[in-house]
Amino acid sequence: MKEAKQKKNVPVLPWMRSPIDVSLFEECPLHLFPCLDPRLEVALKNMGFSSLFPVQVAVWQETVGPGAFERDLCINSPTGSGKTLAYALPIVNVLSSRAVKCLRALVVLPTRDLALQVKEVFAAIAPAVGLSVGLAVGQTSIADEISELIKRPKLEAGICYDPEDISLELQSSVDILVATPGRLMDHINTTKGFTLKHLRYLVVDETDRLLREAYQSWLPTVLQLTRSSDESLFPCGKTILPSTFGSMNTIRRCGVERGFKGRSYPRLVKIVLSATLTQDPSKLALLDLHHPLLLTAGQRRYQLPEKLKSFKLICESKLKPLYLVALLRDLGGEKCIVFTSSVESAHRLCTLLNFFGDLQIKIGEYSGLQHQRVRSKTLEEFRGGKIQVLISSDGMTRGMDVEGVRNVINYDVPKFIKTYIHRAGRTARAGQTGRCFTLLRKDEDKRFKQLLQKADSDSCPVHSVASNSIEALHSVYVSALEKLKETVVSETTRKRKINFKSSGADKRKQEKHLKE
Ligand SMILES: Nc1ncnc2c1ncn2[C@@H]1O[C@H](COP(=O)(O)OP(=O)(O)OP(=O)(O)O)[C@@H](O)[C@H]1O
Repeated sequence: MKEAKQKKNVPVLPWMRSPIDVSLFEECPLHLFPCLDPRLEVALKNMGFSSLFPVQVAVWQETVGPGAFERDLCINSPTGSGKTLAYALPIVNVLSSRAVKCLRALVVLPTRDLALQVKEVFAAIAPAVGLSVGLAVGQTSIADEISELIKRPKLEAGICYDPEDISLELQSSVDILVATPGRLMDHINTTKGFTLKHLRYLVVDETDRLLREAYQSWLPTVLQLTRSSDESLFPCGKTILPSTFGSMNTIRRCGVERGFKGRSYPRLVKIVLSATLTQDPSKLALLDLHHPLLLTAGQRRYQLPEKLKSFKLICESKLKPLYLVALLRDLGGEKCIVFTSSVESAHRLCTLLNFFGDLQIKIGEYSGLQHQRVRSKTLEEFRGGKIQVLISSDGMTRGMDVEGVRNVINYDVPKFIKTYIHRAGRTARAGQTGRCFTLLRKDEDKRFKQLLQKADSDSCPVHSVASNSIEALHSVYVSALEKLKETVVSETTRKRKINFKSSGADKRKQEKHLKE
């Protein structure tokens, strides 16, 4: 209680008190958009976009427009409002005139699936202006990733080269890199030729999530590597003189311009975003923002998508699976994501539902318990419509953008408003309508109301399911529960065996090691 009070009293940083209100901007048709490279206009049309969303217009103003990337941007805009293109478009537009290929923009995301999603957006526009986009997420082996990211010089046969010179001439194959923190650190620490010294743009997407976890200190490392050093202020002969192959340096000089206060220039421009951006000064300080500007939609800190409708279903705990099945039947196979409070309950619920027999809905599990390969396959099938219902834990779903998700169901009530926002935000995206249903016990209702009020949402009518459809499901439920129990027992035994075998192997290894 005391801690909660203290949190409320954390002062809001002065620059956060006068944000730019994104909701005052209007959608802008592509042909009226100022300074947009015509090749990008074509690429956007090929994506099926005819205009740009308010947040995209507002960010453009502060980047390519009059703002000219002079300030770092903190963007707090609702889920599904188009934040990805809001940063991808200006970065690609501005880099379209670059002469030499090197890594100039880095986008960091907390999960692999999210990084893949963002890479797709860049890949849809960047090639139109001759830019390449890379991915560093650990989806393939590090060797494969390196060969995608780093270009080796073509060496002439018969000539003896100094290995030092060759390593200097390894070049980036990509202009823009989308990465998860772990793999990014692997490349920083071990990949020859991987350098951030030409980096001009750093995007930290899902900022609050990325700042919550240190992920091998990726942020201080990136900031350190892109900061001006004495060497770049007074470059020594080695860096001034081009090597045999003509190496290139981005020299960050200390700026004397107003507001730069001795910071290096050209500086690293930062864009940080979330639908629930943190206001915590100590967290924001980690980003070392330059003259930051906040862009936010409206006056409220937390916002739900405009066309989202929230509903609640009040039922006893033990009847929750029956209410869920009845609801899924009512939704008639529409694409839907069901959220549980943990990876274990997602697994159990998915197993149970699949024992219900003739639901005529394909249900898939999507959680951190699974191997990445399995998870990616499930997501692909969900995108393609092969699976209609995804049972998911929270960890993996931030930012996930799947077309046609009409409904979100909170099987377990979210504890925090941020969780509600990110879960509900998987529907009602890009101006579409969507519904979020929450299953509640009676005694949870009051807390849930208070939770929704934090997003200024008072409207959450009760959605009822026919009591006869609940009764009709009873006998199937009992047998499904029996099968679930058997499955849980056999899974636990299997796990124990695997653990026993692996600990035995570890012991044998240790003994062998001691003998040696
Ligand atoms: N100008 C546009 N016209 C039409 N659709 C768009 C436009 N910009 C983005 N979209 C679509 O809107 C959807 C949401 O975009 P995006 O994933 O960038 O949202 P977001 O604000 O990052 O959401 P979240 O906070 O959940 O990550 C995507 O399907 C995207 O293709």
